[in-house]
Amino acid sequence: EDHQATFQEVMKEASPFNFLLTKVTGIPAEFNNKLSVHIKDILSVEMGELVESAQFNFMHDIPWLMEQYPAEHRSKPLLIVHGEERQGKVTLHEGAQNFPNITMCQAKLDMIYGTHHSKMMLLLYTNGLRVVIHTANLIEQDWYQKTQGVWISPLFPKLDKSQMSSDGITGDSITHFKKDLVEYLTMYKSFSLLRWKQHILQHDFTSAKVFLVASVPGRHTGESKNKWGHMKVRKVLGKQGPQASFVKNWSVAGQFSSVGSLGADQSKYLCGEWLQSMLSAKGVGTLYAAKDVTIKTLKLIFPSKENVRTSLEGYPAGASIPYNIQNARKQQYFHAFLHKWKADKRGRSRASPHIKTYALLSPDSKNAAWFMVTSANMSKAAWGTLEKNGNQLMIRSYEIGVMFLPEYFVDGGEQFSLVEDQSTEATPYFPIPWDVPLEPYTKADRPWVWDIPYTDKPDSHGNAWIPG
Ligand SMILES: O=C(O)c1ccc(Nc2c(-c3ccccc3O)nc3cnccn23)cc1C(=O)O
Repeated sequence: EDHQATFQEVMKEASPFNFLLTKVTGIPAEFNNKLSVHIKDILSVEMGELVESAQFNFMHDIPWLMEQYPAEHRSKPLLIVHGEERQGKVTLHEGAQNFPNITMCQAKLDMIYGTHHSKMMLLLYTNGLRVVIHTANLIEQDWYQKTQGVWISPLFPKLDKSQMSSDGITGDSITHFKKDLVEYLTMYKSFSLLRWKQHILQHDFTSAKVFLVASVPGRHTGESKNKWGHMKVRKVLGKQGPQASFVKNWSVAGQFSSVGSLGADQSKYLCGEWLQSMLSAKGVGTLYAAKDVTIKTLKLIFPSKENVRTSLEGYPAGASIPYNIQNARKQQYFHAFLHKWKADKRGRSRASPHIKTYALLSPDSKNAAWFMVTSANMSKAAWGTLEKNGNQLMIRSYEIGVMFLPEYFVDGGEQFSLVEDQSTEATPYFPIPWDVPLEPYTKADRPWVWDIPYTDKPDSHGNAWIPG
């Protein structure tokens, strides 16, 4: 349909998962009318009359961001939560100096090489509070021609005083989303976030059906070891995930836009630690012996050089896919698991992916036992790495995402259908961004690497790529 869907229509269609993609300039209108939003839609007065907001991100172009708020909201208090230090911090503050309503919060980065990667909006309205967890930087190019993911919470109404309790958390959901979000904010140890913690405590989150999956920098031990990163995933799936017998031969799909150093061979981190968490399930562990893992069990989606070259942005899309040649050379085994970026169903095969998503897929890829959208790329910094004989989880960066489990959306639900016309009441359709079945790299395909030149074939704008 070519008519411009109103935001209310989009949100109605998005229910109950509320998982949308950002609008893309240059693709047919129908693909921007279906489960798609622009930042101006998220900040529009249709969402509610704003009182104040907080914008957690890695990159903030503050003058551009202010333009995305409707005029009547541009004077409302805005908290910018970032990880900039030194010159980056100076530049960021310069961008904010003309806006008296802006307060800055610098997230402490105690672990070297860590980043404040979390992308989240907290929106306090006169009639409630909304949480938006997404994957886009607050810069124009991230909302122009890329594939980005956005989870928009239901409107959480204010608790009335009688429902408030002095200790503990009232108004939480069975997924403990409110408690986990409060704990995440507490880890910043920031006065300006104390205020937002209060706002959250005063609202009713019982309608939150997703699990929070977040990372905070540090060396987490004891109970905290399972609160963050891939160990949170292991805990949630082990307790509330699919029955191990049901997902015996299912595969983990991982889709991301950057890759860290994963170690000399797959059995150490990728398949030995990270995959073991993603394959966790209820009942007898579905843990695979790391050395036996093949592309049958682990399907990774990462843009190929051709994906980037032929994308709407051309090679410059690669400036947001920072996979370096030094790491690529050291982990050739990783390339054996790779699949192309392909999203014909959503009209986004040429909209370079900056979204990060993970799922457990049935052998025929027609169903999923869970789905996750997050800021976390395929890196130890983001998901954490076990130390001290598995007693400590070391994480370098802040990350945040949400996980969807079928039984929290449909009573007794065991799986989502990924094929719209094969969905049923018991197996609802989940709008994943990429096409299934996945398409493996050909022998000729290479993963995109951002710090080497490409002069053999021009990109969609006729240009070569010659990095700095
Ligand atoms: O989401 C993503 O895929 C993503 C991945 C990596 C990333 N890091 C990053 C950094 C950097 C700075 C300081 C310490 C570590 C760093 O990695 N410098 C750049 C420059 N250009 C693009 C990315 N850069 C940022 C994002 C993101 O867009 O948030």
